[in-house]
Amino acid sequence: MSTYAQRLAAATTDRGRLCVGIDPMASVLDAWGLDNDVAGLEACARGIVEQLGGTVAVFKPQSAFFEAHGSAGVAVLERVLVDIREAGALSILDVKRGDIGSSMAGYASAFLGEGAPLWADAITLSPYLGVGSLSPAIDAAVAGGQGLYVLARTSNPDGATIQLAETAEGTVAQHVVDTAASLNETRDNAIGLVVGATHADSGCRLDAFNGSLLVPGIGAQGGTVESLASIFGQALGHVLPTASREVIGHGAGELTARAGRLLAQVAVLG
Ligand SMILES: O=C(O)c1cc(=O)[nH]c(=O)n1[C@@H]1O[C@H](COP(=O)(O)O)[C@@H](O)[C@H]1O
Repeated sequence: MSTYAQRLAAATTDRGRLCVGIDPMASVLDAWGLDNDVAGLEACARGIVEQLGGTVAVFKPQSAFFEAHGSAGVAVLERVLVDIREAGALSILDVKRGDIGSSMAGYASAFLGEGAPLWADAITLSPYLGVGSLSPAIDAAVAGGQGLYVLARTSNPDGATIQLAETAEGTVAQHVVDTAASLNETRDNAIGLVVGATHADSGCRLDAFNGSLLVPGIGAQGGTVESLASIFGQALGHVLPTASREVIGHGAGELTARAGRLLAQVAVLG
């Protein structure tokens, strides 16, 4: 069985280091000339994978915009995750779950382990009930060859109050970074971190981090691919930039050109 880190390395070497976010919100559907209903959701989300599934390494469906349509929307999400797999790309399901251990085990069975109804190559997690509370998901991900992305320093301006709060050992975000790095030593580097591209200084020491860094905030939130080298320094090699509205928010006709432009920019990073 391959690990997530191995599949990610193979996919990004082959196709370039870009993750396209699938956030089929009302404004995106509107730009595509689609109604904000389940049929529109399906046409947009599956259309993105149909057009880009053979060239982009990773897709990140945002669960919120599927859940917004109830069970029919979640059924579309299940289908999209299968489409991504069949296209030979990787999926990061953006669900940002985090709860006490017993509930975390429930979430793990939804997303992690072969046969999970919403199986994805990786999922996003929130550590604010304590990194230790994520153990059931970490164990399930490692056992299933899947990955996790734990929020460290998010792209939104409100995150700083909590994430940069000082503890006896440094900031909360640094605690998340260091704990994930230490867990990774015996867990196939399955644990990645989310660090936004919107802060000139992330406030985190990432040089020794050994997993993948999912970097949102490019495009619609003001971050740029050009700024990644100065934000991430020596950790740049671990960065997986992700953009959603920048790529998918301007209609189906713009998709390929916009993804191609970002891929070309990312390629310059080396
Ligand atoms: O985990 C994420 O992907 C995430 C973390 C973060 O700090 N900021 C952030 O924007 N995201 C997600 O990344 C996507 C950003 O979308 P765009 O701003 O359209 O590229 C959304 O689905 C957000 O939920």
